[in-house]
Amino acid sequence: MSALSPAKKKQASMEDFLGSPRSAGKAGGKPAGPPPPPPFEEVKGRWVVKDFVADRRTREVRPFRGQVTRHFKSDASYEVIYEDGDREDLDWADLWPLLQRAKAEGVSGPSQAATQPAKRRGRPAKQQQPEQQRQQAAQQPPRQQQQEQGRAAAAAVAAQAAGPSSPAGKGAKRKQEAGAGKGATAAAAAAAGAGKDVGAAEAKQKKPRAPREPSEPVLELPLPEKDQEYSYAKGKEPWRSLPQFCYPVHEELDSSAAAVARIRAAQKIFNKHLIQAEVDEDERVSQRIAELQAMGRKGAQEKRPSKRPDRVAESRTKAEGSNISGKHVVGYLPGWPVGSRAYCRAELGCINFHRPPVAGIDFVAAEKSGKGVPSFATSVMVSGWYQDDKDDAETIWYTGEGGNDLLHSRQQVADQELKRGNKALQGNITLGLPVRVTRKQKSSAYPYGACYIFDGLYDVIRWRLHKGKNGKNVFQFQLRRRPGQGELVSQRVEWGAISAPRKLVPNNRQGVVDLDISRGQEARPIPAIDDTWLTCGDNHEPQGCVPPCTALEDIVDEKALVGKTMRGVNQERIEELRAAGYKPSVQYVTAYEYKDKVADMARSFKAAELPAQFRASPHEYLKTLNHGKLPYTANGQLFSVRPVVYECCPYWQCPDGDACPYRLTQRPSKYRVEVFQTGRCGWGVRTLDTIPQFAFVMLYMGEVYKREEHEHLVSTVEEQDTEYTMDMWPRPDINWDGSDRTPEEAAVQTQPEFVCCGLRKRNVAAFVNHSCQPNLFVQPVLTSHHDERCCGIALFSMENIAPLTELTLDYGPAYLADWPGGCKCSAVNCVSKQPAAGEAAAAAAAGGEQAEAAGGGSIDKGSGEEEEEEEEEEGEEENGSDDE
Ligand SMILES: C[S@@+](CC[C@H](N)C(=O)[O-])C[C@H]1O[C@@H](n2cnc3c(N)ncnc32)[C@H](O)[C@@H]1O
Repeated sequence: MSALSPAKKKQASMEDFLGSPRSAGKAGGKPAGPPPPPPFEEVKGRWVVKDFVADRRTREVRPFRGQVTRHFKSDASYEVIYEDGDREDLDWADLWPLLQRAKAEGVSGPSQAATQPAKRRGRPAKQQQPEQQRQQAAQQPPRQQQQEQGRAAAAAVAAQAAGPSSPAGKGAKRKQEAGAGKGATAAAAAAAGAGKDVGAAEAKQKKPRAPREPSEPVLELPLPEKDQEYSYAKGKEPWRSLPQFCYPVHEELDSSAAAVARIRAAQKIFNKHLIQAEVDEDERVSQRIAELQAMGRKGAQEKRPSKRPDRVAESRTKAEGSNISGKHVVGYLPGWPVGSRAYCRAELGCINFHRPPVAGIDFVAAEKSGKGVPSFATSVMVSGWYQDDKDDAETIWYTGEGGNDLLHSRQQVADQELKRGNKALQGNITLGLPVRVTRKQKSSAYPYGACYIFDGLYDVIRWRLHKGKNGKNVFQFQLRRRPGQGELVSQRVEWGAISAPRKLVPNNRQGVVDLDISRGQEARPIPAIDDTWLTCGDNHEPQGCVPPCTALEDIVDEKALVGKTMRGVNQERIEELRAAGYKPSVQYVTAYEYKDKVADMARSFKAAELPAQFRASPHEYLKTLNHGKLPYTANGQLFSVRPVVYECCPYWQCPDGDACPYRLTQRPSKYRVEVFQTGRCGWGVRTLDTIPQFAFVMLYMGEVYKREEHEHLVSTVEEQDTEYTMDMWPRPDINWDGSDRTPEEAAVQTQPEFVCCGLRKRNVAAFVNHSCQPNLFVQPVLTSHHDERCCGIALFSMENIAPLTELTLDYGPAYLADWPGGCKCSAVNCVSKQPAAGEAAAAAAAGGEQAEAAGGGSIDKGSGEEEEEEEEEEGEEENGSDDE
């Protein structure tokens, strides 16, 4: 097993040899200039490159012990035949580093074979004489025949394992016979073929391949006994002693910054495509309805949007190479800790976590798992659809795949067979390999109706053939969660629903210091919670800063309220905080006040005017203002960050009125938040709801000043603190297409004219802390006037955010420089955790290696070709999946 990720290693070694990046060769298809004669070594009359070559099918780097047999001039590719009989055409770009290495080692001399012209790729290694072919056919069973025999052998063992009286045993036995029969037929056909015109047979065979190893494994390990528990001591699992096993097993989570960033980047791009795909689908449907109506048909009733924009998003993500590609990952997916969530199956496919779009079991087929290694599963989805599943959280009786009428009754309507995923899960028992378990939670409150939560690694410890509730035979696998993986997140999944459970409603919780810091001024109360003392006990030092906008004195004075509406308020705690020196709060600004203030400042601006030609269709005008695109989807999501968003103006008499989807930030946000003690950076803000990517979360509010006035203000106040100030101008760092501006382009924008200051008056947004891996971003918006000098400041979500996650922004380097203790965010890539420049270079090199070793695949924009190949293979695996 290689410690390095094969694909990466290949790339690294090529760069070493070529002295120029691989991409240079790729850009033009091949390295410039005519290929020099290959300096192969002559061995027994054949030319051999005695070096390493990457096998693009398995993506492994392995010693090249084969022969270069042919040179295809048309595309300068080379046919190589490995020692084990595998055949491959290598591009010149792939062969070039090998030649360089060979040359360096003093091997020289042109290959006669390699200079022979050939008409097209994919020919057999050597033109065999008919007689030779006949002999070979008689001696060596053809591939199909081998497969049949292999299947028959596996079925025989399965039959043995299942017991002769069991239906699976019978089925397997039948299969064995059939397989043997087919095998015999194939052998007979081969023998018969020997006597026929071989030339004709050759002509028929479109793409003859060099003989390969049988695709079914030669089973070296006994199949697991039915109903017997298998557990292996750590370090003694059978897979470790199988030299053929060629997958790295991630038994520890790689939570390095690079790994986390790689996953997040892929997820974000997928979600961006998802939003666009939904809009495209809606548009397509409206157009179709219009067409149908024009034809006199009731289009509206006939056409519904497809429910699979997620699949579109997945293919778009893959098409642009932004997904995580590579081999199956066994064990933890690097950068995806227990408790991680996705809101679409396709999202899990894009990060190489669980690939099949439908099937509940993701597995490595026997052909790919290494010679002699049975197929095995990497990930299973517990969706609650199989009526025979029994989920006790830490242990699960997981029903295998097949025989379920998943699309209609969801009943088990047929017996299951020992094949595909079912066989693979048996392989896990044999090999002692864990599977990733993901539970699906359904709720209309989730952005796309469901949430997939990774609950950790489970060992497959037992299998049985079970008569299910419907009287059908089902394979069942007992999964046991590995210890030490923390809390089982999906048990707390009630938090994932949009309405928080009772225990999260403030007056049922401990640690509440204020029920509503906005004093009823917001559409939803904003509680303040200090529950650090629950976990830290006496060691917790109360923070010396002002609690969030809270008039603590009000609470204490408003004794009439305590015990009534404020039943849950921890009175003792409030006294304690007061004793610890909390100061009275600042004033809270409401959206209403804020808008008034902005309107005051904007009095000199003209209210947004709707040109006469757009009176009937204000949204067409909005499109032009927003550079040809409406600002939000019908679901209230931004397409991507923009310099500024023009919203539909409240004075425009828009036909949609207050419900207009393009007046998003003019209404209260849909998501509930609370202020809480972070224990690291004072108070912070967290969400109680699932927030989808690019959703409006809150406005940043405060007093609006002209910049010079504000400078004067901060110079006069005691606390010279600029941390609550936001510039009210369009984002200087973003282009209209969402791409980043270069620093030079950004510098063109001079100084902001207006700022929003939360020093004396603020809303909850002022408690949003900084993070080096933020989940919110600032989106300037224009609503009642269209003067870009004084934009409103809206905060939008950068990604899907799970309930109880802290909401954070990137304050920018200027702020970070001033903090005495440095940044205390917990992000894996936090600037405070970054090593000094010299160390950074070394760490980067090591990080690269780590990422390779992680084997979690790579976001590789240049890997389309390899990915395609992988996809094809996946396609083969998934065909016929009827699961979930
Ligand atoms: C806008 S306030 C955020 C609310 C603040 N935590 C509080 O308790 O009032 C910004 C201040 O919070 C603190 N802060 C925010 N993020 C931080 C971080 N990542 N590391 C250290 N301090 C942080 C700094 O003191 C900063 O000046």
